[in-house]
Amino acid sequence: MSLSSSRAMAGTEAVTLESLRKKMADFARERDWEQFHSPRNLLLAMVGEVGELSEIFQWKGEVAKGLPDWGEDEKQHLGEELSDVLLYLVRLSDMCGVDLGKAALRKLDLNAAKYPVHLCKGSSGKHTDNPSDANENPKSGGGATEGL
Ligand SMILES: Nc1ccn([C@H]2C[C@H](O)[C@@H](COP(=O)(O)OP(=O)(O)OP(=O)(O)O)O2)c(=O)n1
Repeated sequence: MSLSSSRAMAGTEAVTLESLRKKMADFARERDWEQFHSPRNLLLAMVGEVGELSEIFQWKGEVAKGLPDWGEDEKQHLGEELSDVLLYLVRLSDMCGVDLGKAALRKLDLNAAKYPVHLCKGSSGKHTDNPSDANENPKSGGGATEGL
């Protein structure tokens, strides 16, 4: 048995976006489901799964981080719905020709530039509330530093 397949069986295989992308591609090809995995179908499927994910939290009110009061079954169900959203997102990105990992890293950089720590620390305001964005949103009162 190869090292990678024994790792996979032991559940210690590194999970990367690329490994998920490949597994979803295999999953679709083996079932002749590529015909159904159009961008629009995948987007709608993903939104449906977001709905299923939301149902888990529906009517519960705010829940503590780490979900200390949830049972194992509930947490497992949550993991399944989170995974459905992720898997459809990965497949959608692939079918749109977007390198999701690269795009996400670039977006993180954009976010960091838009929300500089010195302006945003401890504040959850939109970037348009930042003093440096005043020209974009001249009527906005306050700022990211408001309340500090
Ligand atoms: N045409 C399809 C159908 C399913 N899947 C995969 C991706 C999701 O991870 C999962 C979704 O399966 P279901 O549509 O059966 O949804 P659930 O697993 O949420 O089941 P249910 O809706 O019965 O709760 O299967 C897929 O790739 N392409």
